[in-house]
Amino acid sequence: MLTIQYRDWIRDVPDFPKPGILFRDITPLLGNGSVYQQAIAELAERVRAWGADVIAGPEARGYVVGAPLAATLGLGFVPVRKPGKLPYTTVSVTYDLEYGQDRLEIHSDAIQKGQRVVVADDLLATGGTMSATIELVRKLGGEVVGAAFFIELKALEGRSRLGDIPIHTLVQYES
Ligand SMILES: O=P(O)(O)OC[C@H]1O[C@H](OP(=O)(O)OP(=O)(O)O)[C@H](O)[C@@H]1O
Ligand SMILES: Nc1ncnc2[nH]cnc12
Repeated sequence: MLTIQYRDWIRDVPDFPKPGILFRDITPLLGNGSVYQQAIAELAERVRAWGADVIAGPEARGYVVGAPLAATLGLGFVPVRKPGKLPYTTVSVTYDLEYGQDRLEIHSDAIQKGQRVVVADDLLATGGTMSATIELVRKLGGEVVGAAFFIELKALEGRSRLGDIPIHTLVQYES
């Protein structure tokens, strides 16, 4: 594999979606087939050792990491969605964001008791989205065995909200 500096494929957008937020935009990375492919392959190789049965990820950017990760590993993918989007019976939780508050839902039959679940998203900031995703998985009886991200914003200390769950990230920013 070529060494790719993933950071070169992430664009910084100041003051989006609110003044004071430095948005880490992954669309340049997603837009380049070989960079995207390698990012998923690298993350998949690290995640493989966790021996997951299924991958779960939150809407929307969690899908562009979680779904290809699941397909690469030959696993199913469970979508975690914003309210009112899932058609079957759901379980839900409310959570805080770096820039607001929201609610997430999962299908009540999406995970079987005792299944080993890896949770995936594009970015770990405050950890609010991922801790809500983890709470949903646990409500269904799943065991969260790891969390995978393209990006970690270390200053926001999202790791501390994930307890002792092992974490893999491709790119870490200090702030
Ligand atoms: O660690 P946190 O502070 O929770 O922030 C990280 C979350 O924020 C973003 O999603 P967003 O809610 O902006 O939704 P989107 O994926 O639909 O853009 C990002 O994709 C993560 O899911
Ligand atoms: N700074 C940031 N950049 C991109 N996505 C985010 N989600 C939460 N904080 C973010």
